[in-house]
Parts: sequence; structure tokens; C-alpha cells
Amino acid sequence: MATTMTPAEAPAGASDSHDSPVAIVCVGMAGSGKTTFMQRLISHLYTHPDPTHPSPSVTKNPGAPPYVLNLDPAVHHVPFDPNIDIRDSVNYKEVMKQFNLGPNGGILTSLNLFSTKIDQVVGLLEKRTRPQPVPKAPEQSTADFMAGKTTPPVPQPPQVKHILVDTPGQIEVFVWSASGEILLSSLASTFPTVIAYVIDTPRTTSTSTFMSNMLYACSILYKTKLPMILVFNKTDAQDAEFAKEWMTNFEAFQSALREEEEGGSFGGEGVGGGSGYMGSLLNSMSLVLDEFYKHLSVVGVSAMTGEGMSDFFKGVQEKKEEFERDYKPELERRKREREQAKVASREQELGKLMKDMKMGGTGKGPRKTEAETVSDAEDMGDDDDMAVDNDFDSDSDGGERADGGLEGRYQQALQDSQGGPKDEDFSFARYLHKANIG
Ligand SMILES: Nc1nc2c(ncn2[C@@H]2O[C@H](COP(=O)(O)OP(=O)(O)OP(=O)(O)O)[C@@H](O)[C@H]2O)c(=O)[nH]1
Repeated sequence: MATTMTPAEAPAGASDSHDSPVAIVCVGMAGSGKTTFMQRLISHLYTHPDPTHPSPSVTKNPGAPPYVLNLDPAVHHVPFDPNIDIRDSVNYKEVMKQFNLGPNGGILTSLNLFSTKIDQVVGLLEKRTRPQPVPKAPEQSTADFMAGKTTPPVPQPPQVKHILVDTPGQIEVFVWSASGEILLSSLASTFPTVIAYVIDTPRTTSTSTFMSNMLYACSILYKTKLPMILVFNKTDAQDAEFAKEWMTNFEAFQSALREEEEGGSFGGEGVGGGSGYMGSLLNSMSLVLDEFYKHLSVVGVSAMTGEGMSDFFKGVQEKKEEFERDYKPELERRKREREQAKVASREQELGKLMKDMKMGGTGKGPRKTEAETVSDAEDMGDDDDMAVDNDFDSDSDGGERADGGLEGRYQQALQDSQGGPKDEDFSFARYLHKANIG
């Protein structure tokens, strides 16, 4: 039976977070069953008004439909109807052709292009996750009123409680790319966000594949810094109890390791194939990962049969509360730090720019008024052309300088400080323009 490992500790004030929306990002190796799992999540949410409850709705009251995003640009067919599909904005095959890229480069560039639209995506999500206004009955005609007819209110789309995100099977392309980080951090700065790491259980029964999967999950947890649920999928084909036991009972893992060693699973004697080396590495790894296991919820599901889905949503609820309690303050602290660093670097750049501009002039005559920022200088230009000419131009007649005057020098200084546009920027901009996505 599927159970979550982390005990549900309901923190103070958690009750009001019960109804707020949560984003679930499905990550997993190719073929682990992410897309099938997504399809199962959607159907579970449609039929279960309380998704943490195993029995579906017995009344006519339907569940709240989720908002679904597909971020896999290379997928041929998705068995559900996503609200936002990366394939509608970016043509993956065209990207590969235009930039002369292979499949992984194509996925990465498509994600980069899509991430330029993240503000619009988050805007849409915010709109749909807000409590919907109570529908107003439309104006009634006098004839209807006299006849005693009532006009039914126009139905509103229900408030979205779950945002589901499907990602490419090439995990590293999503998790380790700048665009993946932009997409995840934009989501996480707006909604509690949980990573569902989907694992192919039948292919994880040996200690070495299990450990490889755990190390991968560990790297994703530390890279994304978001709460994670380990979803052992395909439990109809292989029960996930062994994995839960290995994660909670170190001795059980060791005894499985010994059995495999004795069965010669790690190859023969000699360099690289020595069972001693593999066995002791796996042993040490399981000790190291002990701390990591404590931060996870573990659930066994079958995306095929629907088994374990209510346990998964219990795990989501726990992780959502953990996000609010532990991750959100940390995210906000990092955001503040980034903003402070950005302001500091902008001020430094502006200081440099102003210095360059002052040095670029002839320095003839005293300044009439001191411009402290570029916008000050431009404002002064708007109000009093002569003042600007006197300040920055050598021409006392106020005419245009050969190098384009203040604006020309400002552009030049900006280009110098940023290294100027590169050829790739132009081709990228051309592509955006051509593909109508810029
Ligand atoms: N027995 C069983 N098979 C499953 C289950 N979930 C998925 N599968 C099968 O696993 C295969 C891969 O499933 P997908 O959902 O396409 O996997 P994916 O992770 O989205 O694959 P990529 O798109 O390549 O990343 C398919 O043949 C599914 O039918 C399950 O719960 N049980």
C-alpha cells in the first residue's frame, strides 16, 4: 500500500493555506511515466472534490479542474489538453533547423525562447487562481420580468487550485538550464511549488539503479531548492515497498547490497569491475543520503490504474505547508539579495557611464548644473537645450556634434560598457521576429 514517509505535521496557520493554489512540476527520466502520471492527476482532480480522499465524488459536485502546462517542446502527442503548450509558441523542429542544433540543443533553445514569455504565463496563472467573482445575473428584460422568468447567471470558470507542469524527459536540459531556473523561480515566487520526481519503479529494483536515481533526485532537490515528493510509479508492475524500506532502514539496504554482491551483480574481479569497490561506494552513499531522505515525501502510485493518487495529494499538501513555512522565507531573502545586488550593479554601471561621458567632453568651462544620473541629464536636455550643450558639448553654438551629441555619446558609452550587440543577438532577434514570438 502506498504511504507517505514524512509525518504530516500540520503547522500553525496551515488551515488557510489548504485552499490556496499549488504548482506541481513533474520531473523524471525519459519513460518514467511523467505524461501518463499527468493524465492521471488531471482525471483525479476532475473526479475528486477532495483529491486527498480516495473515493471519487459521490455527489454531482465535480472536482476543481487544474491548469495544465506542457513544457516539453519535443513531445509528439500529449494525451490531455494543456491550457498552455510550449509547442503553440515555439516550433522545436524549426528551432533545430534555424540554429543548426541537435535534439537537446533544440529543446534547450525552445525553453529559452519560451522563458521570455514567463511574465505573461504567470499573469495568466494569477488570473485563473484568484477567487472568481460571484457571477451577476444578466439584465432582465421587462417582458421576462412581467412573465416571472428568471435569467440564470453566466457561469464563471472555477478557481484553479492546482497548476500541473509536464517537463521534458531530458531532465538536465530543464533543471540545469538558465531557462529552467527562470521558469521554476518565477512559478515559485508566485505560488507554493512542489517538485514531483517520477521514478520508474520496475527499473529501480537493483541497489545500483536505485542509488543512481536517489543521487539524481538529490541533485535536483539541491539545484531547485524546492520541496520534493518521490513518486515511485508503475506500482501495478512492481510494488514500491522495497524502496521505502531501503530509505528508512539502512540494514535492509545493506542486506540487499550483500545479496547482489554475492550474486555477482557488480561484475567480476579486476579494475572497474570489482564488487568490493561498487559495494563499498553504494554502502557509503546510502549513509550519506540518509539525511536527504528525511526531507522527502515518498509515495507509490500507478499512473495506469490510479492507485496511490490520494496519497500523492496528501504528500502535496504536506509539501505545500513546508514550502510556506521553510522555503518561502528563504526564497524571499534570496530575492531581496538579488534585487539589492542588481541596484548596486546598476548604480556602479551608471557611475562608470557618467564618468566616461564626462571624460569624453573637452571639459571647457565650468558646469552650469550637475546632472547626477543619465535621466537627469536627459531631463535637463528636454527643459533647456543650451544647458546640456554647455555641459557636455564643446560647441558653444549649441549645434550637433560630429559624434551625435549627448545622445550619440550616451549610446556609444552604453555599447562600450556592454560590449555592443553581437551577431548572435541579431540572429536571435531575427528568429523571434520571424517566428512571431518576440
Ligand atoms: N505498467 C505501467 N506502465 C506505465 C505506467 N505509467 C506509464 N507507463 C508506461 O510507461 C511508458 C512511458 O510513459 P510516458 O508517460 O510516455 O513517460 P514519460 O516520462 O512522459 O516519457 P518522455 O515523454 O519520454 O519523457 C508508456 O509505455 C506508458 O504506458 C504505470 O503506472 N504502469
